[in-house]
Amino acid sequence: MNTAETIAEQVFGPPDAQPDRVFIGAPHHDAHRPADLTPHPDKAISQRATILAALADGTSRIRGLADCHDTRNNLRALTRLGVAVRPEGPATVTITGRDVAAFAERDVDLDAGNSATSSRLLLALLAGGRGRYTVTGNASLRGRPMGEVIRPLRQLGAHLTELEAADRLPVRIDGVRLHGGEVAVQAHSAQPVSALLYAAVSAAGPVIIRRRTAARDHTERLLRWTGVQVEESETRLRVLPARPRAFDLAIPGDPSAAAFLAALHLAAAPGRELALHEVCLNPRRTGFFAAVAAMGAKVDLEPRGADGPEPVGTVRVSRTGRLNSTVISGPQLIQSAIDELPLLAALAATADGPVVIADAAELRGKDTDRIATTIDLLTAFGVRARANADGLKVTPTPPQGPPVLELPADHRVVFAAFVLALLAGGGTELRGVAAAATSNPAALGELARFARIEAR
Ligand SMILES: O=C(O)C1=C[C@@H](OP(=O)(O)O)[C@@H](O)[C@H](O)C1
Ligand SMILES: C=C(OP(=O)(O)O)C(=O)O
Repeated sequence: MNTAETIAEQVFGPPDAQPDRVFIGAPHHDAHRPADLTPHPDKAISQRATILAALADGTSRIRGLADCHDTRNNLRALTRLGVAVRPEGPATVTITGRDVAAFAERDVDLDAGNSATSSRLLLALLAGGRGRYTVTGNASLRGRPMGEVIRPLRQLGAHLTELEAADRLPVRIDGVRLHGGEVAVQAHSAQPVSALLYAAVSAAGPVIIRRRTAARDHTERLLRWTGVQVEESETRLRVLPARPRAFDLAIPGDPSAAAFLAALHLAAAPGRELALHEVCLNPRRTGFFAAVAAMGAKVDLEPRGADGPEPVGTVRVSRTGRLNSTVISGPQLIQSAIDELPLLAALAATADGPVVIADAAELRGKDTDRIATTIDLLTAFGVRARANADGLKVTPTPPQGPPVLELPADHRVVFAAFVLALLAGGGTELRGVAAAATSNPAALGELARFARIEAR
């Protein structure tokens, strides 16, 4: 029997035992570093596809799901809602959808763990259900803003009650059929828009969502691909409620995980090329590659076709000289590199002049205040960095690692720490690296392809 407690283990096996403390030693010689890699599967698409399948008309199959804490929690949540999730080989599931009105009608408490994406999508999906649900998360997630999802959902008729503080989890949902209408999202973020799209499919009439920035559009693509009409312009989406068709989807490689590998490569190997295969090339996710190209790296994106609604292909990266000074700004570029900004700040340490990241105030509302934690990280490596109101400025300084460094509980900052440790030539014990498993438990093994590492 698939209970919520065991479903993730049935799909992925037990979580790999991850060391939390690791000593980063000397980088490997050029010839011993990889020339080809395939990054971990995409977390954002894994989460969206499993939630979409839970709603779809029929049984969907999703292959190659991202095995990480966030998707494990997502599968648990769906199982608790009475959705039939069945393991079908490694990281592959079938999910039999049901009308949202037929989701568990008894009280169900859902814990999204660390994932704002899961919590926001589930809030919106269940707002249009018929049961009574509570959505919560870990301490970090309970501190993150939910108002951009709660406010427009209320405008569509949702009955939501914040149980502790305004605009924060935990939130109780008393499901009701949502009416159609027009709502606006003020943040540049993709998540409220995606969340509202899940609410729209079961609403009583068309839903129009006004937005500020065309950020990642995985949900829009998945909905259209499964037969739901979504009209889109730069600032507006219009959805006609309809039940999505069941689907068969292979999850493409995560551009964020590809960016991590590319950052390790750029930190380590002048001249040589690294090819990253089967990467999602959605242009709203590839801002890291645009930014390092603007800094003088050689980057080629080679599409090979599509996995379902997403373009997929190979990314080739190399560099011949130092990276250039640059300004990384503008809502569109920032959104398409939002999770890679700490990696870019780490690479900036060896640029030939200052690197400024602007228009990125939303970094303050991530797993940690990523402007503050990225600056603390750079400072710990002796790199000059200071915060601006909406970003940061890095003044290149050769990184020098401290003997021991305690990292914040934030996977994106852990990945940036790996890059800095490599740039520093090793010699640092990093503590708190297990947080990598939020999105990519393979990251430590990937780092070991570039430098000697020892669990402590
Ligand atoms: O929609 C998503 O799947 C995500 C959107 C981004 O958040 P914002 O939309 O809040 O910028 C990103 O930081 C997060 O990792 C995943
Ligand atoms: C912030 C992230 O995800 P979420 O917002 O889903 O917690 C992330 O993966 O960096």
